[in-house]
Amino acid sequence: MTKSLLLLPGDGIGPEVIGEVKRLIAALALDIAVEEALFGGASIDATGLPITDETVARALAVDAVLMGAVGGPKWADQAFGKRPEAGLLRLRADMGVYANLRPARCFSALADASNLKREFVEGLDILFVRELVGGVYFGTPRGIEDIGGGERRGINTQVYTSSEIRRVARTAFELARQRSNRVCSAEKSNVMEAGLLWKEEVTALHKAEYADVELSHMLADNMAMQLVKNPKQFDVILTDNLFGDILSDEAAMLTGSLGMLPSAAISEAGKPALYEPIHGSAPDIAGLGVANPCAAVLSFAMALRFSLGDAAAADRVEAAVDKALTAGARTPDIGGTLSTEGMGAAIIAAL
Ligand SMILES: NC(=O)C1=CN([C@@H]2O[C@H](COP(=O)(O)OP(=O)(O)OC[C@H]3O[C@@H](n4cnc5c(N)ncnc54)[C@H](O)[C@@H]3O)[C@@H](O)[C@H]2O)C=CC1
Ligand SMILES: CC(C)CC(=O)C(=O)O
Ligand SMILES: [Mg+2]
Repeated sequence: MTKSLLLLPGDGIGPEVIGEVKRLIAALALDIAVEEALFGGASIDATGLPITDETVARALAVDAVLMGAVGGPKWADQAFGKRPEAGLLRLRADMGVYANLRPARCFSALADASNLKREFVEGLDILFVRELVGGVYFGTPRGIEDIGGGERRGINTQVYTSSEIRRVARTAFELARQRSNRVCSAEKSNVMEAGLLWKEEVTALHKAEYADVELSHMLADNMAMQLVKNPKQFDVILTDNLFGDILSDEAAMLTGSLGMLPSAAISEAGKPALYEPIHGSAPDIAGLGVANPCAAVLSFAMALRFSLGDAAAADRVEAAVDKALTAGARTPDIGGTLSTEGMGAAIIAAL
């Protein structure tokens, strides 16, 4: 049966990088039903909402959703619930995609594009498993309140339940078994109750069902440092929503650029998954036609493999990115002069 893909280009460089995915889909002549909807600021401008009920319903009805990015200065003064980013949080929550897989792999052609020396990043292959629908981005109470005397208080709540921790930890252990069989779990169990619960639940699940997997724990601040000191010590990194967001952006620079890192957000088998480059809408370069489309293209490859039933096409796309980079194709963020379209064309030429 023909598989279906919903594209949500979004804002800023989102439509630019998703444009290269569209060209790629046409070049591959894939048997996929592709549809598209407004998302983020583009949806606010058209409907007043960062995502409509109709778009959420469409996302739940397809096999895979691929988004570009949302947000930008134009919508930064909106109330929190009405911002583009709130649309993304709602989409993730409504799709229930609790496990966000963010592979940080360094293509050998890019080992010199990282700020770290080649020996530290060449062959790097880390898989972040980030909890995506809980934690401080979703916890209540939240808000900004007047507390008198000209003072205000900003509140966000870090909250996790045992089952929320266990289900994402299970994903990390299962994926580790298909790789180097090592999981390092990051939290702040020294100062946060939610971090202590995280560590206890991960440890208990490991003991009960995954004793064959090597498990270690690391405080998240130390991990931020270790990722720069000796990044190749890590295989699978399991962490919560906030720390995963920050640490994966850090790891992106080990691979050369934020424009290189794809992601897949998944839940149970058979349910639609959400694919997205890990970068944002990059207002500083939006409209210039220089954004790196590799993260979006590699996210599409993950969609082909995990949701669209075409692992062969996924292999082809990933090999084409590798080949294009090896031949010297580069956008400015990785030391070249190609435009977004030029990079997309180089990938298509390498198919
Ligand atoms: N998933 C999403 O839709 C996300 C949205 N955002 C939103 O994006 C907006 C901008 O946030 P920033 O903090 O600036 O983060 P950002 O990820 O958009 O950009 C950070 C830096 O990386 C560069 N960069 C990002 N992607 C790139 C690419 N593909 N090629 C070349 N360079 C790239 C940008 O030019 C910028 O200098 C905000 O409104 C933020 O909330 C941020 C992160 C994720
Ligand atoms: C809701 C997003 C804007 C947060 C983020 O930066 C991310 O998920 O990578
Ligand atoms: Mg982020």
